[in-house]
Amino acid sequence: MSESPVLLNKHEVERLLTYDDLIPRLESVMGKFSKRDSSEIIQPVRSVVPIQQHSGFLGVMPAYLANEGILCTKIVTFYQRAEGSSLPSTQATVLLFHPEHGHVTAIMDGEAITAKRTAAVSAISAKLFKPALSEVLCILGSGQQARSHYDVFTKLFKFKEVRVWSRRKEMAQRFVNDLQDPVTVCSSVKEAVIGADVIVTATGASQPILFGEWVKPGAHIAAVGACRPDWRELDDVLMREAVVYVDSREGATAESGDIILSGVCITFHQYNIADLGHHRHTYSTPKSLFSQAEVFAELGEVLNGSFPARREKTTVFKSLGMGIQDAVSAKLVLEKWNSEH
Ligand SMILES: NC(=O)C1=CN([C@@H]2O[C@H](COP(=O)(O)OP(=O)(O)OC[C@H]3O[C@@H](n4cnc5c(N)ncnc54)[C@H](O)[C@@H]3O)[C@@H](O)[C@H]2O)C=CC1
Ligand SMILES: O=C(O)C1=NCCCC1
Repeated sequence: MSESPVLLNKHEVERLLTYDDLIPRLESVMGKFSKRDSSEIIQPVRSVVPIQQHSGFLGVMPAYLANEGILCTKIVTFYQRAEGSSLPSTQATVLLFHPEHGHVTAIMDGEAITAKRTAAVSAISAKLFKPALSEVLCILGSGQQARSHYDVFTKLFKFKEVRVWSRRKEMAQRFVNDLQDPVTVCSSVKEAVIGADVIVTATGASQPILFGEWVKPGAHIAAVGACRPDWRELDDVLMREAVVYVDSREGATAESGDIILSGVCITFHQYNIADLGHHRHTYSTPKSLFSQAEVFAELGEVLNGSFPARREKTTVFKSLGMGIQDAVSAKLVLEKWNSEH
C-alpha cells in the first residue's frame, strides 16, 4: 500500500518555495526542454476547456522529467473577472506522482506556485534581455502576478523608480499601500511606460493596452497576460518591432494572441475601372499584408547557448506558462517539506 499523499496549503507552499532555490531549477529545466529530447522531458501543450457561460477556462498541464524522477500535473482555472470582484482569477492545484508506481505523492496549492514560478521566469528573461542600465521598472496590473513580479524584480535588480498602473487607480493605490518601498501610481498606461527600461504586463486584458510607440527603444517587456489565442496585451507595432522570445514555441503558436493576431492586418487599396460600356467595376488588391510577429527564440534556447540574448534591441518575452515550471517548483516544495519532517 502506498502512503497517503502529503497535503500542502497555500501558506505552506509560499513559505517553502523561495526564489533563490527556484530560479536555478527553472533555468536548468527550460534549457533542457529547448533541446527537445523526449527521452528526458515530455510536456505537451496544455489542454484547455472553455467554460464559456462563466467566462472561464480549465487547463491541465502535465509534465514528465525522466532524469529527475518528476511526474506532475497542474490543474488550473482562470476567469475573466468583473471589475471589483474579490475572487482570484487564477486558481490551481498541483499533483506529484511516483513515476515508477503511479500513485500520488503530494497534492499542493498551485496558486502560490503559479505566482512565483511565472514571476521567476520573467525575472530570468529580464536578467538576459533588459538594458545594461535599467533604472525604471513599470508594472501594468495590480493582481497576484503583479505582486509576485514586483517582489522578485525588486529583489534581484536595483531600480531607481518603480511605477504601477491598474485600470482602477484605487487598485494600484491599494497595491502600493502594501509595500515598504515607494512606488509611483500612474493614471494611464502611457504615463507609466514612457521612459521605462523594464515593463511587466500582467493584466486580464483581451485587447492591446501597451503600444509600441510609447516604448523606449531597447526596453525589455515581460508579457505575462493574454494567454488565449484571441487575447492581446501588446499591439502590432511592438510585436513586429521587438525581438520576440517565448517560453515554448508550441505554446506560443497555439495560445498567444499577441503572436497569432499580430499578422492579421490587411488593408485594401480600391480602384475603379470603367469598362464594359456603361458598367463601373470596383477592384480591390491588398495594399499591405503584414506577416505575423516572428518568434526569435525560446528562453531555454538562450539559456542553453543555442541563440543569443539580443539585449541591445527592444525585446519581448511572451510567457504562456509551462507544466515543467510547475513540476520543478512542486518537487522543490516537497523536498523542502521532507527535509523538515
Ligand atoms: N504566463 C503565465 O504563466 C501566467 C499568466 N497568467 C495571466 O496573467 C494575467 C494576470 O493574472 P493574475 O495576476 O493572476 O490575475 P489578477 O486577477 O490577480 O489580476 C489581473 C489584473 O489585470 C487587471 N485587468 C483585468 N482586466 C483588464 C483589462 N481588460 N484591461 C486592463 N487591466 C485588466 C485587473 O484589474 C488586475 O489588476 C492573467 O491574464 C492571467 O491569465 C496567470 C498565471 C500564469
Ligand atoms: O501557466 C499557467 O499556469 C497559466 N497560464 C495562463 C493562464 C493562467 C494559468
